[in-house]
Amino acid sequence: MEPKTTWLGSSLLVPCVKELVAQQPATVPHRYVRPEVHLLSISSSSDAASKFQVPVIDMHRCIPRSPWIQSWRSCTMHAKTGDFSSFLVKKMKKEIQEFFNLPMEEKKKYWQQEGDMEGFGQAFVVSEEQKLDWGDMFYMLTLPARLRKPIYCQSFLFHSGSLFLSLPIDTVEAYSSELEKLATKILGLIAKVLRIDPNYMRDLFEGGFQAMRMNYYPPCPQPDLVIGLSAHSDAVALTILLQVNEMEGLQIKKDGNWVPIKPLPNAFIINIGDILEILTNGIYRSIEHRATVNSDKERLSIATFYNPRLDGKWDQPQAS
Ligand SMILES: O=C(O)CCC(=O)C(=O)O
Ligand SMILES: [Fe+2]
Repeated sequence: MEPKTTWLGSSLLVPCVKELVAQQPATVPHRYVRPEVHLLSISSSSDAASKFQVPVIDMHRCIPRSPWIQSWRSCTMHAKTGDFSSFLVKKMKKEIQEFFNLPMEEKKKYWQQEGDMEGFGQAFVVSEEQKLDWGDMFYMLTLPARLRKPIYCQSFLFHSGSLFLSLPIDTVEAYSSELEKLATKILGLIAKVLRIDPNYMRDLFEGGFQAMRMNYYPPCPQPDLVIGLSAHSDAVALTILLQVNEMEGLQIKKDGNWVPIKPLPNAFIINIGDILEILTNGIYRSIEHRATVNSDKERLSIATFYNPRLDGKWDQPQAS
């Protein structure tokens, strides 16, 4: 028999949570119930949460070696979008909202295939007993372009209808390429701070591997019993996260507690992932994070993951 290829993160098929919520359940089905996850949460109205600030990097003023780059090292940061087109971000947000609002019959066309992780569904579900997250996700590979599956990329083109015609280029493609530039800039700055020859970083990441995960967290009748996205660190170099409708929900693990991150307008969240922690020998630390949900309003986010090129090699660079 042919050996089966299974992608890391691939998943068993799971129900669509948005559909479940459409039936207006008063309580949450048992597969989603896990109140223990909230034990170490710090409420967003607490003093501790209001004092906690994520470093903010203004991309307009982004000059190498400045002290605030040093202070990023351990975690998540906000990057103000600088000259990143706010029109493009708005457009992307709209596309994603429309996409999750498609009727179920349409969404089914993009449902995950067994053993794959692209398409609609969830990630890392490996048994029928496993507890589930209160959210739907859509995952697709975006770079290098040869890895794109037309069925997923075109789904955005196809459904954005007349709106799309007003824009000469594919929104997702433009967004993907702008975020690649942003990631490259940040990685270049990190190389400078660490006094690594920028060519090492460039050679490793030029033509890098990029994927996007669109997360949709519907409102939940019992939000304190569920989690929108289980705790994890991203197994990538950098994640650029867009909080689409500026609802709170993202939390990071800080000194053993879960601290809420308030969305900042016109800013991305930049998460250090596991690969960057490895590349920098732990100087930049990957951040554990998760997403909570609420009873009032849906929440959407787009995580764009950036990785070295698939055939990239990293010979331990000497400090210059
Ligand atoms: O929705 C969020 O805020 C977090 C998303 C995330 O961590 C991910 O997709 O890896
Ligand atoms: Fe993540």
